[in-house]
Amino acid sequence: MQGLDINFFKFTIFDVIDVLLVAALIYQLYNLIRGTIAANIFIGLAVICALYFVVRALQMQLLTGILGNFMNVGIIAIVVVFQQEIRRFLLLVGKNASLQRNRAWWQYFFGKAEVEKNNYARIKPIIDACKSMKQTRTGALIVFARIYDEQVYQNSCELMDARISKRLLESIFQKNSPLHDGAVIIAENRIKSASCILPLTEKTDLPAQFGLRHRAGIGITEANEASAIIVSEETGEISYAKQGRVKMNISFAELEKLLNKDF
Ligand SMILES: Nc1ncnc2c1ncn2[C@@H]1O[C@H](COP(=O)(O)OP(=O)(O)OP(=O)(O)O)[C@@H](O)[C@H]1O
Repeated sequence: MQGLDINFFKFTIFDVIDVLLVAALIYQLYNLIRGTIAANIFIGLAVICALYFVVRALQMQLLTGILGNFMNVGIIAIVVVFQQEIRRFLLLVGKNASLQRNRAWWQYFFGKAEVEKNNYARIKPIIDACKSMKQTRTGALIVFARIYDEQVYQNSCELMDARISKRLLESIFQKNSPLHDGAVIIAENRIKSASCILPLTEKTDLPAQFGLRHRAGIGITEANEASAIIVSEETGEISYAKQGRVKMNISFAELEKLLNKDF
């Protein structure tokens, strides 16, 4: 009987870097698909993959053969099954690279305080609109998409591409407006579209008062790089959703902090 192949355990620094990079990649991918059905498929594939490496190291020929064949077609299966997620991942990598570059340059030339001041000017109309909608009990759903993926947002939406302003946001969500039903999508510092029908979360542990607006706000952040402000028509409460989780009844100071980070 052959013993364990100890060459298997010989690591160089490059192997460590290799493993760390793969782990970071897998983590990013998992973040993108967390909360979606694709997450379960991903976990299933990861288990089979890990099992394959274990049986191969232990030289279990039969299982290695079966799982090996599965792995050979696995890469094609992954591309087919995760088509949408791979697309979003590549969009995110490209977008992040340019965003980081811009931020770094701005901070280098104008300093952190100036960047924060600029950011506040961007956020202010949104916060002012929320304050006013809270007072008038106007229901609203505003989504901040880090990447405006046309495949996700364009189908059900009314295209706008407008400058963000308090009065425009208020007009959109005003009850008599033809665009008030659905969500507004903000991306690249513009109101990209309005009246968007979003996917609803399937979570069962949400507060009883959460209806379709809250479910849509949470749903869009589960599978997309997005966050959402939900203004309740019933109570005027402001909630904030991100990565499928929701903070209820937040203050405007808190909202400002969250937007500063996410928008
Ligand atoms: N899939 C969807 N995507 C975007 N918006 C939606 C969606 N479904 C419903 N809405 C919006 O939610 C509104 C209905 O809200 P509903 O009363 O069910 O929600 P809620 O979470 O209880 O919020 P509220 O506290 O404001 O009543 C609709 O008029 C529409 O504007």
